[in-house]
Amino acid sequence: MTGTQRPVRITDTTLRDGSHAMQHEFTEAQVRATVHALDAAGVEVIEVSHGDGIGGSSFNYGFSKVEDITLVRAAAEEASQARIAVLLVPGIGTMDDLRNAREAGASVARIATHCTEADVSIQHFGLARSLGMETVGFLMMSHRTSPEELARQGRIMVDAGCECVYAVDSAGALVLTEAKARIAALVAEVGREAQVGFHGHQNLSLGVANSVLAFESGARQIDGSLCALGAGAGNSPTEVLAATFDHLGVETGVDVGGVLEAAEEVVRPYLPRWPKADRTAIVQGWAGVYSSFLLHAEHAAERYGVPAHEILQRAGEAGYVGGQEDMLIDIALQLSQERDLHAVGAR
Ligand SMILES: CC[C@H](O)CC(=O)C(=O)O
Ligand SMILES: [Mn+2]
Repeated sequence: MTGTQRPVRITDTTLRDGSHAMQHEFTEAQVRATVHALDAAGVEVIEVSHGDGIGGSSFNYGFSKVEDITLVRAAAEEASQARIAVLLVPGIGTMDDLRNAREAGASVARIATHCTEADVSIQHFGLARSLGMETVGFLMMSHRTSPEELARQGRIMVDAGCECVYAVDSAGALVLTEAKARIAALVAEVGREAQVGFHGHQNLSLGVANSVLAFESGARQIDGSLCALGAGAGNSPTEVLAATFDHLGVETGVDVGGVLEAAEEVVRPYLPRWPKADRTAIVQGWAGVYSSFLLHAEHAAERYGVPAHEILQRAGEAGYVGGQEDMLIDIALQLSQERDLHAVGAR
């Protein structure tokens, strides 16, 4: 089994999940400075991609300022010990995107699917392994299925060549025992052949607590972002994870002072806004809405003059998943029509 030999390996996703919060506008200089600081602080895996994975730059998801491949290459040049990971969502990114990322220096492939659709990842794990990459499976929106079903999906990924299966709390909706149960089920199903990981979001401010419980339930890989830079209320902050695991005596190999400095001196100056659990983000956790819908909902809200949190609430009720960003515009339009009808009725 490959993966980490440490009790916990922190994968930093500032330069991938943070891309959502940056509206995919990372510059090469920002990527280089962030990788340099994370690498010096001992972070072993750094993810770099468009927020929706390599190949995500598009009208639907938002265009990247700088091409993925340019950023991956810059990250790989900058890292001395860290490995560069890319995220790929089958159907958004292609097999060629993965080949190009490998050629640019990425050595970890994280293949992401909806939590009940692991079967679409099979050929991508095959390709990643044949390219000599470490493989990670990302089961997104894992609150939307039971621990038992999540474990069955993890089994599909592992049988396809995945070396670590993540329970991904895309909506920041899992509350403590719910996160624990999913990790425990995955460990029971695949733990002899593969590692298990956890990716948290802070919409209900539980990313770090869920990560500690995930570790206690057998997870060995945990995701974080500097300054929490990520979709929704952001991810579990890497610097808080490092300090918390250090406090618990759990070795991560990360220098706490180093990631505190990286957060404060490198990332904070370029933050468009500090990710936080405000009303809109809390509704995402509460209603179980994909975190990356936040800015799409805010833009639709501004355009149609309706509240973003109401758009997200309805997206949660409708059960929309990644790829259905355009439905937020539909909801906004519907809310504005309802408002106009209400105003006419009130006259
Ligand atoms: C595919 C994009 C998405 O942001 C992946 C992820 O980080 C999540 O589902 O939380
Ligand atoms: Mn995420």
